Amino acid sequence: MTKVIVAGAAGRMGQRISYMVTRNPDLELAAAFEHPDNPAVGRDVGENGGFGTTGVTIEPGLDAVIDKGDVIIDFTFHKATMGFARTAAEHGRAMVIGTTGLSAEDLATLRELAEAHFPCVQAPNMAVGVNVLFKLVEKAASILGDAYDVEIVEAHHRMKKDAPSGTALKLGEMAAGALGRDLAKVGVFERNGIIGERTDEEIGIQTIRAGDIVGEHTVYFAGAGERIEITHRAHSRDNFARGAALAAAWVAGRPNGMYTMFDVLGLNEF
Ligand SMILES: NC(=O)C1=CN([C@@H]2O[C@H](COP(=O)(O)OP(=O)(O)OC[C@H]3O[C@@H](n4cnc5c(N)ncnc54)[C@H](OP(=O)(O)O)[C@@H]3O)[C@@H](O)[C@H]2O)C=CC1
Ligand SMILES: O=C(O)C1=N[C@H](C(=O)O)C[C@H](O)C1
Repeated sequence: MTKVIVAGAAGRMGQRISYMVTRNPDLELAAAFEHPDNPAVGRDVGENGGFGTTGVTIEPGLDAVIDKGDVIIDFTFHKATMGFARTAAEHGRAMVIGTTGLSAEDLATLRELAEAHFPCVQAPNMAVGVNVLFKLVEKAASILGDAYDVEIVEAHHRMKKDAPSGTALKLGEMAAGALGRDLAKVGVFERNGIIGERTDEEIGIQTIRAGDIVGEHTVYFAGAGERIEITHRAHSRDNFARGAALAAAWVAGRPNGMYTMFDVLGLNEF
């Protein structure tokens, strides 16, 4: 049985991940923690999340609970995540990281830490459907080639702090990779004013923030006289949370290094 520590356990995702860990027969919810100033500190994680008494109290910070578990599941904020990764490295704990907004430098540091000290599953979206969407977009881009314009639109709730979503960036990277382009060079993240005609190689990524939208992503492949739109809509946060629990059960005991949900779900061969 793998013992799980849930970071940010009072957050939107932290609550649902804590619940999914209690539902997974391979996992034990060993500990939960929050930012020390969070009002949920000291409360039972299940009572706080509305899924019953668990006997696990939300503690003030990772140091208070690091000895209690094997795997840390982190869906918090990019600055916090990097601190948790350093603590995981010191103590040799596995990690599952769903937090988005990590910079290229953060990701390089994370890779160095993981390769030396712990196994880590990191993915901007842990829902099965979105990981299949990544593969579909890669395949569609490689079949359609340069004759079709690629545009991505994502929509999320008004509380989301980073833009565009980590998922939209990954979709852009999958399409760019299949077309032999570099998203860092061809990504267009805003259009306003007299911007001139669209270039052939650009990949547009546009953001909507409104209300309580859980998460929606559409990729357009638009050519002369026709277009394909491929959409994923999340109906609740439970698919992300279930994926995170699956990843925690999968990563425990793996060799040190970085893994993705393609590894967890067996999608690398597709
Ligand atoms: N990979 C995936 O499948 C998915 C990824 N995400 C990503 O997960 C992240 C969290 O999203 P969401 O749950 O909506 O955000 P929330 O803001 O609801 O939750 C984040 C939680 O982390 C806590 N936190 C922040 N800093 C620390 C810290 N230093 N120590 C302990 N706890 C901390 C926050 O506490 P406080 O409020 O006190 O700061 C908050 O409770 C985002 O980056 C989002 O993009 C979301 C859904 C799916
Ligand atoms: O913040 C969210 O809510 C979500 N964030 C992830 C992202 O940035 O891609 C995944 C999901 O769409 C929900």
